[in-house]
Amino acid sequence: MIPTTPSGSVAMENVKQSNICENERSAPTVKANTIDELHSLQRKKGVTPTGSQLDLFTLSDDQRQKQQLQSISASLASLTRETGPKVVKGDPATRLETQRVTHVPHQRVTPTIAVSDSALKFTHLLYNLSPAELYEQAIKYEKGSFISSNGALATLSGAKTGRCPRDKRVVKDALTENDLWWGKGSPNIEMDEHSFMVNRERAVDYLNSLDKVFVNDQFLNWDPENRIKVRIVSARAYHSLFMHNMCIRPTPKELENFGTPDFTIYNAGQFPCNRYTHYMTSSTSIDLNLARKEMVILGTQYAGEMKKGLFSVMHYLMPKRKILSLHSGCNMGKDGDVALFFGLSGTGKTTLSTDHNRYLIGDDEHCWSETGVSNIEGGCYAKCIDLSREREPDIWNAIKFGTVLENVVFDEHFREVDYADKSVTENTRAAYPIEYIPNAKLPCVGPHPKNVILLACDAFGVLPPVSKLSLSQTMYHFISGYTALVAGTEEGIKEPQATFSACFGAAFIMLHPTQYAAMLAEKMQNHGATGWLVNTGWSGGSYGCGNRIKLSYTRKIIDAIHSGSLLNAEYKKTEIFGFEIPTEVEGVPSEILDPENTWSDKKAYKETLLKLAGLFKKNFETFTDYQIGEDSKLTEDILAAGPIF
Ligand SMILES: Nc1ncnc2c1ncn2[C@@H]1O[C@H](COP(=O)(O)OP(=O)(O)O)[C@@H](O)[C@H]1O
Ligand SMILES: C=C(OP(=O)(O)O)C(=O)O
Ligand SMILES: [Ca+2]
Ligand SMILES: [Mn+2]
Repeated sequence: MIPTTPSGSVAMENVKQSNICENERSAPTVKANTIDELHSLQRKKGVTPTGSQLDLFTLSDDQRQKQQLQSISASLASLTRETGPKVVKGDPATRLETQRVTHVPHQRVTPTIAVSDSALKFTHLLYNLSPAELYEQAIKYEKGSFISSNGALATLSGAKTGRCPRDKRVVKDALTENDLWWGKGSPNIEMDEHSFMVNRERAVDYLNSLDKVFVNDQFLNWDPENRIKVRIVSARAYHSLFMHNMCIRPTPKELENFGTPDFTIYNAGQFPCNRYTHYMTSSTSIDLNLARKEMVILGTQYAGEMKKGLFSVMHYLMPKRKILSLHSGCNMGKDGDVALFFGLSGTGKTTLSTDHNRYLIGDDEHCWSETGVSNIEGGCYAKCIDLSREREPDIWNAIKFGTVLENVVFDEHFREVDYADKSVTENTRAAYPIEYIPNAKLPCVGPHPKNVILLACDAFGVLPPVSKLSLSQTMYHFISGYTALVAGTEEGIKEPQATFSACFGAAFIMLHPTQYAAMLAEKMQNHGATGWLVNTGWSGGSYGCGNRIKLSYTRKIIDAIHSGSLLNAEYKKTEIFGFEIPTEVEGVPSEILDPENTWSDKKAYKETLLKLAGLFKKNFETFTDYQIGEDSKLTEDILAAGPIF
């Protein structure tokens, strides 16, 4: 009988003695005596993330590690109980004896002090895991996670496949009562501190009830002087990978010295809020507490909620430092000319800022300071519906290993994504690190913008494909924030729906729109930037009759803006809106430049134009009471820059 090792495998010596072919005999043998040892050889000890390999710690690192664990324990601590769970780093499935337990007694003053059962359990921290590790976590533990044939991680966001602006609440307290924009038109739905704490406790208890939580420590804003440290505590590898891609990724050195975050998100999205909690109107609540520097997410797993939630925070923090936060894409030409692309969702910020001939600074969230522009994020979040390699090659190629693909449909066997399939949602998305775009500008900063492009997807088909704007027209349209999308996928609905969203981002602004508008006007004036309105929507009739303007034409228009050739073109003025429209743009059929030409029914065109002008006027009524800037001059100019009929 051949002796075996305790694990049952054939012992090495005996294999050597057995009669096997020469090749195999001379083949190198592994330097391991057991399968476990072999597996431990497979994973080379790395340098990041801090703390996932605890046996790596040198003594001097020990103290810092302990502090970091304490900081995370404090993040997870319940405020009403003396003790939270014991916190340990690493995956519970591969827990090593050497992994240490930190039990941090809670230090803040609390209403009731009691030990809870959660104090007796472990919560494992999966701290700044790498994409590969997060893939494994997602595939092993999260239903609906798959590797698609392009290498991206396909995930499902659950019942919610878009943001829930009606469930976004902000704590109204002494600090925010006067600072923030409240009331009609404002995105800030109020809640009180107590209800926030109820939801916070709910989220923290939920997270602490789990075996493991994901913690991301990352940065926002590429401007080193105004960088914000954020911590995201979440329950899903999908959320952790999403934020890994979307926020700025710290280097190992930066992570070592991370310290205490400036802002923390508790994402307990799988767990609902309690409808009996005051202010709650559904099972979803996204709660922002500026004083506590915390956000709590309950009842939605849509990852975009975290990204846009932090954007709201920046819309509060940055203006305080005299920095303008912008819901815009941003790119830069070879000569350093920077363009901003403002627009509501679906108008083309991501698509048009991702331009093979220009450097990408960012696709969605920026700051404009005294020194120039900086991206807030470290990644892009592109729509994937009907994505094609031909039309959007850079986005197509960015969908690869590391990218999160949300809610897409793929073929069961080959895992090939069908970008035309809307079975889960029309809002399918890809989140990838910005360096996945070959001509990304790293670090993502640039000089002062030369062109400010306002994008509107006008489903009425009456806005010209491009108009040159005066400064007051730019401000009028910036404050209006117009787009019109088709009503939806429901049959029979032919009428486009106009949306007005102040500063092209009413869902994210925290102060009154006129405050951002005044800053934009001042910056554009100081730096001599030109404003443009580009209609990426319908031409030749409203939705149902006309067609969406070809992306290739829009790109030609944008090229002409960047090159400066459009600035010096020949212009004529339109009636009602008073837009300056060019008579020619290279590569674009001249007849489409004036929308009136493209409508066969001229009467219908005029009626639709007047209808839209009326909607603009009505929307602007809310703003007529506010002064913009130092004196009333700008305010008067802006009011006069709207449609006249
Ligand atoms: N003429 C056009 N200009 C810009 N985008 C267009 C145009 N025609 C179709 N599209 C499509 O519209 C969508 C624009 O969305 P996106 O760039 O993600 O907008 P945003 O980033 O502003 O939310 C993309 O799916 C793009 O392919
Ligand atoms: C993520 C979003 O951005 P956008 O649609 O502008 O790309 C969003 O609005 O939820
Ligand atoms: Ca957006
Ligand atoms: Mn976008």
